[in-house]
Amino acid sequence: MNSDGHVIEAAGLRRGYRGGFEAVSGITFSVGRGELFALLGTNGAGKTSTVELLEGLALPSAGTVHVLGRDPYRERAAVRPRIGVMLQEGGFPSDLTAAETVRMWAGCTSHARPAGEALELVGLGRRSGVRVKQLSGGERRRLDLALALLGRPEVLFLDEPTTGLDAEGRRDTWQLVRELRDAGTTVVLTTHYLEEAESLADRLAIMHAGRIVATGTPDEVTASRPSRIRFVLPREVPASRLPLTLRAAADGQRVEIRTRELQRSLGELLRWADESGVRLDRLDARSASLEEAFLEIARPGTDTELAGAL
Ligand SMILES: Nc1ncnc2c1ncn2[C@@H]1O[C@H](COP(=O)(O)OP(=O)(O)OP(=O)(O)O)[C@@H](O)[C@H]1O
Repeated sequence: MNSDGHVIEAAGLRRGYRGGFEAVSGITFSVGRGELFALLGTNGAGKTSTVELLEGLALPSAGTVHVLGRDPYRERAAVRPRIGVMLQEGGFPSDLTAAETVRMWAGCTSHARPAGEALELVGLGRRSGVRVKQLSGGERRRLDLALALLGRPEVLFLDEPTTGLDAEGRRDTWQLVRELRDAGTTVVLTTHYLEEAESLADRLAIMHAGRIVATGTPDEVTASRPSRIRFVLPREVPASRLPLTLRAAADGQRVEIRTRELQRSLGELLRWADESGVRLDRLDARSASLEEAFLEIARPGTDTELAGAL
């Protein structure tokens, strides 16, 4: 860890693949101790390519990365025992039971938790004697997580940890991840579930085409997006009668107002409607969500300049 308390520091990170394609195009970010940092992005945005650099599985083509103050690739022997990695595909021998799988991994892990404890942590205590091939997809994800937690890691990398889990399994995993974070574990999470990032992350970064295009707390990322008010005007009231300050995009009688001051705009609209005796049908006012911020970035044709305005 450096003197600023950052457990992970990436600066100007690039990763090119053979053939010249650059999947990570110069990204800079840091993660503090005990922080839960989520990396979001469209398919192919470069999340896995980035996380592999942090895990020391590959060398960047440019830039630097430090995990716990060291180079995770060149100083792998020092870094590896202190990190836990949950990959997208575990790939276990399918004839071993869950407990045998954990014990096999424990043999390669320093200061490993007892197998039973690791399985209990992820809610697989009662499934310890079941062969991996007989576990459900969601149970296999939990086994992946048990292996990542085996060495009591200081930094935990979770690559789409809840894919394939049902709603209850997802909530249980979120609770466990929160408990680990509260106990001081630094967590880097990649996910496709915006709700997961919104609910878990202290800070997040949205990647698009190899770059970070928005970063901050979930509130900061969404606060920069406008809120929306929608309603339908009665047939006899044209949208041109709306006050000028409510710059409205109208499609016939359907009106959508985008505003950065939801309370003020809504107040003004309601006063106008009241004074003019106009009934606003299907009135709906909502703050921007992380999903909206994300969709704006992911929309085809969006370039990083637009997204960079987030
Ligand atoms: N070994 C490789 N050789 C060449 N290109 C690759 C290689 N691995 C990944 N890529 C490309 O790099 C880009 C980023 O891939 P990456 O897996 O990092 O994205 P991601 O954000 O994790 O995507 P997803 O959400 O789909 O998992 C993609 O266009 C992918 O096709």
